[in-house]
Amino acid sequence: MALAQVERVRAELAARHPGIRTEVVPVTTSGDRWLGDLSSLGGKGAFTKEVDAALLAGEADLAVHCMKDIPADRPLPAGTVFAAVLERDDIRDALIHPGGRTLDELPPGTRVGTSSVRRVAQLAASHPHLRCVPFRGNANRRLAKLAAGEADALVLAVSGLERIGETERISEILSPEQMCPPIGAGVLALQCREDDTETIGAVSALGHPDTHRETDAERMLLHVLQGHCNSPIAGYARAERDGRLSLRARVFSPDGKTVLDAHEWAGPLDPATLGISVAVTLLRQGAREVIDAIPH
Ligand SMILES: NCc1[nH]cc(CCC(=O)O)c1CC(=O)O
Repeated sequence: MALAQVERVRAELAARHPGIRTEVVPVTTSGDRWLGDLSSLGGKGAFTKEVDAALLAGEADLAVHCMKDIPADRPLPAGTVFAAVLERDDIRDALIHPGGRTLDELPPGTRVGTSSVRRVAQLAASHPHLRCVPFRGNANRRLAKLAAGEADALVLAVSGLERIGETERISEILSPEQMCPPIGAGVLALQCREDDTETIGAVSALGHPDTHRETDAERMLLHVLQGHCNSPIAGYARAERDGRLSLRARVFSPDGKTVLDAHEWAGPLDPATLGISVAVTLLRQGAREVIDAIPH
């Protein structure tokens, strides 16, 4: 998936700057290597830390990250900036069941492979008769484990499956109502050193302003909520064609028994203020207590 993402960026850069030469610097992150519980890795940024270090060391000039994997409860690493936020892909999750069943058709006890606290909590709320089994590793690896019978079904992001060319495995695309997406779903962020005006100038035209507004609202929400690795938080902003911006967000208890929900329109508010407002609404509903009660 990461390599497909880099190729998209290279193609978009080449289309805008015909003379440009780019070179891929592959970096393996601790999140890729460690297949156990992510919370035991200590700290956030398991999928971004090593890439940020390569950027700051000058081993690379441009980092391509899934926005979803960039911690939002703190500023970007000192000395780096977002140079562009690319146009959003599909934000939805998909069910993959080798027999082609939909979520509602899965019989009790079906093993759904996912380690995502967001997916586990929502399945516990909507389909308590299913059984989630821990499943880590990149999407290709998870598909291989499914084929090997380590689970009966999987939930994966549609955008990730598109990037690795595996959308024909999808048995059902889940609506955001059924499975609220994560903050930053389906968005690639390009990050540069803040003093590298040359690279920033070259890539900034790849940015998509509406996606940037959406992710600003979403990430501010997460910043205010101050979740941790085990807190099931979901939400997505939508910029309408007429310019209006809304943000829906949900906070769950791990067992899915508590579901806090908020949906607001920005009106005259800027995206970040919308994020604050929705976060405050969730805090008023008890989000702090729900988040802090989860072991982490
Ligand atoms: N942590 C893995 C990861 N990071 C981003 C995506 C999906 C693509 C995206 O939302 O950008 C995935 C895989 C998944 O959740 O199925």
